[in-house]
This record gives sequence, C-alpha cells and structure tokens, in this order.
Amino acid sequence: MRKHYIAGNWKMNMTPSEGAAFAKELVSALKGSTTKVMIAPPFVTIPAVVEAVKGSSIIVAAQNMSDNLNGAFTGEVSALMLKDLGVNTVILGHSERRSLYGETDQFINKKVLLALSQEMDVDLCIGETLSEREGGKLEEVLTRQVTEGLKGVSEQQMKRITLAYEPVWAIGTGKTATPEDADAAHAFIRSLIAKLYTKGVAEELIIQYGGSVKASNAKALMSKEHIDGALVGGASLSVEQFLPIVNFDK
Ligand SMILES: O=C(CO)COP(=O)(O)O
Repeated sequence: MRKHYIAGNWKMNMTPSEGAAFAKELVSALKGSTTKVMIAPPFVTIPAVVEAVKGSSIIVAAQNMSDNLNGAFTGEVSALMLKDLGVNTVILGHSERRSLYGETDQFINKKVLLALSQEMDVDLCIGETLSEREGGKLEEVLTRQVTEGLKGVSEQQMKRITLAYEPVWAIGTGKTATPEDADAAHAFIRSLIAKLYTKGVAEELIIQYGGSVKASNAKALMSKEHIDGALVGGASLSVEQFLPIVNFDK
C-alpha cells in the first residue's frame, strides 16, 4: 500500500523570513497529521525553514544541487552542504532546469547517482511538452527520461526514489491533465519501472503528479490508482492553498 506524498516546490519564491513564517503556520496546521509532506524552498531560505519545522515530520528538500561534491564550481551548492543543514531530499530534473538551464538526461543522471551515493532521497521530475504529446511521443519521452535518469540506480537504491510526472504544458498554466490522462501516464511509468526493475519495485514506487494541482482538483487526481501524491508549485506558496491539498482526503 503506497502512502500519499504531497510536496510543495516553491521555485524562486519566499525569502528566508517569509519561508519561516509559512513553515511555522504549516507545522501548527498539520499537528497530528500522518500525511507525508515535503517543502522545497530556495537554497538561502532552507536554513530558516529547517529551523521552523524542527520537531515536526515535514521534510525540507532542495530544488536542485550540483553534480559535484566540492571544488571550483562558482554559484553551485553541493549535497554535502545540504546534508550539513539536515536536508536529505533533493528535487532533480525539474522541467524548468531542463528547459531554461539546459539540463540533459545524462547530467540529471549524474546528479541522481551523486545524491544516492550521499544517501539522499531524490524526487526525479519527468514529463513531456505539448508538442511531444501532440506528436504522439509521450511514451517515447517518458521512456527516455526514466531510463536515462535512473541509469545505474540499483534496485536497493530505488527505495530512495520518488518520481514526479509533470507534463510541461500543465505547469503554471492552469491547465491540469485530466485525472484519467495523468493516471494513464503514471500507469505507463509504473509498467516501465517493472520492466527495468521488478514488479515489486514498481508497486512500491511513489509517483507524484505535478502541474496546476490545486485544492479543487487534488482529490480527483489523488483518488486515481497510480497517482500517489502531488508536486505543487503555485498553490504551495500559501498555507491557505496548500493545506487543503495536503488534507485532500479529509
Ligand atoms: O512545476 C510544478 C511543481 O514542481 C508545478 O507548478 P504549478 O503547480 O505552479 O503548475
């Protein structure tokens, strides 16, 4: 039985003081909740948020990290620095990293393997563009992103992997994939994992949906068989909007 996993990707929003205020409010709103919740602040906001969620079960993640552990890489942040802050989870391969900063499947795979070598959990994002979907390339794109992104990841290490299916055309656009379309993509991804690993690994894998998730559509999405959670962008920026998504089943 897979447990729902609801995550908020703040992208480049929330100063340290705003992040701390949000986190304190979320901690008190979630008292007694057993839902697995993660928030991913920008790097400089992480310490304030880590401090604010202390004692709660909220996971604080990074939105990205370097493909190296240390050295002459101006402007980069390494896994060692994140771990020193108590951050053990990282989002990798977000479509904005792919499209705006040229991250390739090979580069993302290098980061995935590095994070796993540091015993970090990875939330690996995949998803097709509108032209890929309309051109009938959905399965080809997902197959490439999953196969390349997870190259060299052992069956044992798959316990640390969450996948987030985020169709690029649904991100920040207000257009959500229908629960049926999203579920079909998730089912395809799960069948792919069963082929690459085992049926057991595929059945345990958490696959989040991302792309204009909000309070009004969270329940319909999450009630689908293969949708095990959400990676929320815009609606994760206020507790008022994020909380009903976390509590979609209440
Ligand atoms: O990219 C996303 C989360 O990583 C989704 O963003 P939105 O929820 O704003 O569409």
